Amino acid sequence: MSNSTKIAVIGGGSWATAIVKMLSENLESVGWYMRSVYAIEHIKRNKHNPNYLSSAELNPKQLILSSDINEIVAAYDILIFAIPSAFLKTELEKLTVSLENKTIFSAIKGIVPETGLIVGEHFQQVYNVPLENIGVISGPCHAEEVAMERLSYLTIACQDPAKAKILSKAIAGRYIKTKISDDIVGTEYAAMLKNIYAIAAGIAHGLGYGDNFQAVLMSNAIREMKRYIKKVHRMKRNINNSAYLGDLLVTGYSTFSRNRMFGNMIGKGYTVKSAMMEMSMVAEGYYAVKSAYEIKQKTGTRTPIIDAVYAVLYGGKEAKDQFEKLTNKMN
Ligand SMILES: NC(=O)C1=CN([C@@H]2O[C@H](COP(=O)(O)OP(=O)(O)OC[C@H]3O[C@@H](n4cnc5c(N)ncnc54)[C@H](O)[C@@H]3O)[C@@H](O)[C@H]2O)C=CC1
Ligand SMILES: O=C(CO)COP(=O)(O)O
Repeated sequence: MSNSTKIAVIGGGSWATAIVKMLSENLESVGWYMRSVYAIEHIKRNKHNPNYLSSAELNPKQLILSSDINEIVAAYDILIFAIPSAFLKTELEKLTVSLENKTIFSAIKGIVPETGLIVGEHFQQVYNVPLENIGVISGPCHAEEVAMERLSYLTIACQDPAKAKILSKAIAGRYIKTKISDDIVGTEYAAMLKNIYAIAAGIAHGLGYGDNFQAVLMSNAIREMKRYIKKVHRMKRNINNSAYLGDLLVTGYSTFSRNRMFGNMIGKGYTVKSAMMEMSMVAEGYYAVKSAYEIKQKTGTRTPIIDAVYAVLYGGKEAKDQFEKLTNKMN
C-alpha cells in the first residue's frame, strides 16, 4: 500500500472507529473527523474512543483527528462516510468545501430520510459527485468483531475498479478480506433492507417465535430483498453472495446487531421511543423502513415483511397482530 494514499473517515461511531482501525493496519496516517472534541482528546490521551467500540486500541500517532469536517474534507482525496443516515444531511450541511473532486465511499447502510435516496445517489444528486467517484463498503461485518480481530469479509463496490482496488488494498489485512463488485446500487439497497429484516427478526424473537420461524422469516426476507432490488436496479447479481445474503444473516442472527436488538424490544412491548432510549447506538432500520415503504409503493413490489415492520413502527399497529398476519404470508 502506498503511504501517499490519503484516506479519511467521517463519523465518530462504532463503524467509523472499526474502519479507522482497519485502515491503520495499512496506512501510515488516517484522517478522522468526529463531532466530539471530548472524544478526540480522549483518543489522543488513552488510545480508545470513549463512546463507541472502546475495546478497539487506536494509535493516536497515526491519526489526524479533527472536529472540523471542512478541515478533514479539504485535506483528503478519499473520504469514507460512516455517519448514520439520519444525521448525514445535517452533517453535510456544515460543508463549505466542495466534494466534486473527491472520491466518496459510503459505509452507511441506510437511506437519507430527507431525500429518500440511498447514500451514493444523495452524493451524486445533491453534491454533484460523479458516479465513477462513488463507492460503497458493505458486507457482513460487525464493528465489535473487527475490534476483536475476528475474520471478516467486506465488499467494496465502485463503478471505477481502480478506485475500488485502492480502497480494497487499504482495508484488507490479517483479519479482513475484501471483494470488489460493480453493483453499487444493489449493494446499497441490500445493506439498507437487511436492517429492516433484522428488526423483523428481533420483533419475532421478542414476541416469542422460535428458531424455526426465524429461518422461515430469513428465507422469505432474502426473496423479498431480491424482488425489491430487481425493481429499483435490474442487473445480473447473485443474491446469495455475502454482500446480500451474508449481510442479512449476520444482522438477523447476531447478538451484536443493533437492529435486531431494537426489534426485540418492540416485540417485548417497548414503545419506539423507549426502545430508542434504551439503545446507546443507532438502529438504521427504523429510519430505513419509512423510505423503503414509500419506494416500494412507487415500484409496486410485494413486500409483506417491510409492510409489517412499517405498520408496527409508523402505523401504531400492534406487533402481535401484524406478525400473526405476516405468518400467513410466509412460505
Ligand atoms: N456498527 C456496525 O457494526 C456497522 C455499522 N454500519 C453502518 O455504519 C453507520 C454508522 O453506524 P454506527 O457506527 O454503528 O453508529 P453508532 O450507533 O455506533 O454511532 C452513532 C453515531 O452517530 C453520531 N450521532 C448521534 N447523534 C447525532 C446527531 N444528532 N448528528 C450527527 N451525528 C450524530 C454519533 O456521534 C456516532 O458517531 C450506519 O449506517 C450503520 O448501518 C455498517 C456496518 C457495520
Ligand atoms: O450492518 C451491520 C453489520 O453488517 C450492522 O447493523 P446491525 O448492528 O443491525 O447488525
